[in-house]
Formats: sequence, structure tokens, C-alpha cells
Amino acid sequence: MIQFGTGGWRAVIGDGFTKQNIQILARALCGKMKDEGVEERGIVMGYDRRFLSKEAMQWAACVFAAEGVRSYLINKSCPTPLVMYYVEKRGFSYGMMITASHNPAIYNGIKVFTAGGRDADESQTRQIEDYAAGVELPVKELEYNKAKEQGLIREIYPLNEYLDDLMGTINMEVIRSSGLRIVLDPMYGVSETSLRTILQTARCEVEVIHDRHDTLFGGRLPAPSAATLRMLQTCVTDGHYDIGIATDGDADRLGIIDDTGRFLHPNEILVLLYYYLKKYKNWQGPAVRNICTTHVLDQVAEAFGEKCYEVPVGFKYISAKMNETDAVIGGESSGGLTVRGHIKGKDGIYAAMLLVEMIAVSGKKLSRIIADVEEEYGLIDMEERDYRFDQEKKQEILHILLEEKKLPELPFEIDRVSYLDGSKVYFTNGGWVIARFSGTEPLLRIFCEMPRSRDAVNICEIYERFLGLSR
Ligand SMILES: O=P(O)(O)OC[C@H]1O[C@H](O)[C@H](O)[C@@H](O)[C@@H]1O
Repeated sequence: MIQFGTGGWRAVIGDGFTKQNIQILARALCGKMKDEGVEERGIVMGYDRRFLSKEAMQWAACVFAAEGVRSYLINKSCPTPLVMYYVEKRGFSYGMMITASHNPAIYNGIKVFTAGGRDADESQTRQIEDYAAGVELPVKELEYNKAKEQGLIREIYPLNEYLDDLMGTINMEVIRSSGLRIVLDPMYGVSETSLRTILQTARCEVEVIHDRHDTLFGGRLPAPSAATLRMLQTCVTDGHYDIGIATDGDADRLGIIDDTGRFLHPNEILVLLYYYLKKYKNWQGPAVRNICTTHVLDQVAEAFGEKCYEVPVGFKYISAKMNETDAVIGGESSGGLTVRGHIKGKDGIYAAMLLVEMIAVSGKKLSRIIADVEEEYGLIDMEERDYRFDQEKKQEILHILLEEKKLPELPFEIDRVSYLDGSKVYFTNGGWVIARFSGTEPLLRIFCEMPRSRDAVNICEIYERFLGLSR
């Protein structure tokens, strides 16, 4: 059964991620495109460096070809943002990326993009699921080379177009005159070619680690975090670099190590970039964040006379709200962001370049800029905890939190409670706590941000006892 989560369809290779399911998904999308009358334009597809990604893309294309629908296949592994960019730039109605993003190596998956290069929203993915449920087996396919001969499969490689557009929006001149020294960690994923090219064009000194093709991601999760970026941290401090840049498996999210070797949380990156675009570039407009992201962003917005909007977890909600409010920036604490005028999805490559531009424009060390922001708006420090559970426990937690809508005894005054995504309590002192089930992994997430960090730890422990959780 095909079931989409927060960021596309993801499944364990050989279990859910099988040739047959990939064909079913392709046939389903093809049927949807025909019913919508948009099959003439065809579809763009890309793939990351995971096990079976390239093959999965080709299997999907053979199904489209059997239905007479043309596929444009990006013929080298590529960043997810490139597919989103190309869907928008060339006016496609749909695009597909074979990736399980930052999930463990045993997973693979498919992200679907719609017109404008947006993440398919819930109604779209539900429709694909419905079409998938009606697909008859075996799914028809046309042999790859035959499909190529008939022009139903075309191989393309539009990376330069994306890089040129991206470099057109970044102040390359100022970076060029700054002599920055940078370490890149693509985490065995797909960002290296893009980031190295842009940084070297801007005359930065670039050192790259973890660049070989390893479908096991060196035994670690291809998700940038303090734990997974230890090597990058060591390289930055030992070599006295200005910044360490990491991207997740498909390069839509990023992780940063500052010049002192400190891991910057995505919350900090988001706040920093909004602050930069407002203070140094004088951009006008609000910010958008998801329900699990720091409220310090709201404080920065307020200080500049702007608003900050809150949406459920999932970048589709961020981009929809950005569109509606003409926001400057939108992002999530899980590590994805985009900026007005750039693609509608998150882009780790673009976000990294904006940070590099910020260092060059401000003429300050990254650690200094963060200190400036924290002195003005307070510490950006959120307690994040993930818990595994079995099916029975999941039902029990769902029942307590979302059906009975119970809360533990909390030692702070409650302002309001929201059930927009999970159960979120807002305290009158500005702090908050949320408990929600992940839409990408079998996990319950509890996030808490309080004026004093130790209170956030305490509240997480209260929830643990209340729900009978252990880590
Ligand atoms: O907390 P989760 O539901 O697992 O989501 C965590 C993240 O997963 C994916 O990367 C989605 O694209 C993001 O929008 C989301 O923030």
C-alpha cells in the first residue's frame, strides 16, 4: 500500500520500496495527470545516491512511457531542490524525486512535486493514494531503450541552469573579496558538485569530506545534527575554517558548524537569516515557521514590525503560507528553509550560500553574528526528544493526547492549547511544549522551548512520566 507522510512516500527497501510499488505509484500519478489533462507536458524525475534510486527512477519512467507520457530524466544523481527548480522554471505540472531524504540507509522513497515546484499537498497525495489503490496488476511498462528511441524518455542534466540562477541571486562579488575558508560535508549525499562549484566560483577555499558514494552513509544517518557532524566540527576547528556546511542526503536541509566549532541548530540558522535579510538587506515582509520551530523568530519579526505565521509540520504548509503572505522566509526546526524569490521548497544549497553571503557582507565571524542576535533576542535553545513506541502504545498516546485531550500537571500558567498538529501548549511566559507523531518516522516527538532551558528539560520529563515513555 502506498501511503504518503510529511515528506513524500518512504518505505524500507525490499519491504515497501519494491519495484511493484514504484510502478504502482508511477501508474497512479500517470492516471491522475491524464484525468487532469496535463500529460502532454510530461514529467521531470531526479534521483539521489541511495541504493536503487536510479533504477527506481527508470522503472517509473518505463511505466509513464507505456502510457505514452514523456519523462525528462535527470541523468546524474542530483539535489532535490534542482527538481523543484526545474519543475517551476520549465512549467511542468509534476515532478518526482527518488529519495528518502534524511531517513536511515535502509529506506528509499519518492517525493512528488506539483506545478510551481511545490511539495504535493495532502489533498494531492491522498488522490495519488486513491489512484494507487485502483491500479491493476501487472503494471504495463515499455522497455527503457525502446522508450528512449521513441522519445518517451529524454535524459537531461539542467544543473548549470540552477547554479546560474542561484548565483544570480547571491552577492558573489562580496564573497569573492572575503577570502573565506570553508569545509563541506555532503554526508555522502548529492550537494557536493553544486556547492563546490558555487563556492569556488566565489574564490572560497573549499575542503570536502564524506564525498564518496556510499549508500550506507558511513553507517550514520544522513541528517545533519550535533551527533552526525562531529568530523566536520573537528575539521573546522583544527583547520581554523570560517564555517562548516553540511547538507542531508538529498540536499534540501542543511547543518552548520560555526568558526568556533559549535553546531548551529536549524532554529538558529532560520533566525539568523531572517535577521540578516531584515537588518542588512532591508527586505520587507513576515516570516513563516512550523509549529515545532523556535518562537525567537516571532520576536525578531516583532522587533522589525513584522508578523510571524505558524503552520503544521511539512514544507507544503510553509510554502503555501509564504505565498499567501508574501513572506521573506519560511522554515522548520527540522532544517529546511527557503526565501522569497527562490524555489518554493526547502533548499540546503541556497540557504548555505545565503549564510556565506551574510558572513561576507557583515564582515563578522559567524559566532559573533549569533552572539549579537542572542544578546538582542535571547537564547535560541529548544529541548527536542524522540521516542519509539509499539502500535499499542501509539493508540494509548493518541487516545490520551488527541481524543481525551488530557494534559499533565504543568508548573506554568497555560495561555492556550492547539491541536493543529499534535497537542501544543502555549504558556503565558512565552514558552511552549508540543507532543506529536512524526509523519516521516515511527516516532513521537516532544519539543519544548522555555525562557529558562532547565524548565524545558523538566517539562519534557513531566510528559515522559505522564505518557509512560522512555528513551
Ligand atoms: O517531524 P516529521 O513529521 O518527521 O517531519 C520532519 C520533516 O520531515 C521532512 O523532511 C519534511 O519535508 C519536513 O517538512 C518535516 O519538517
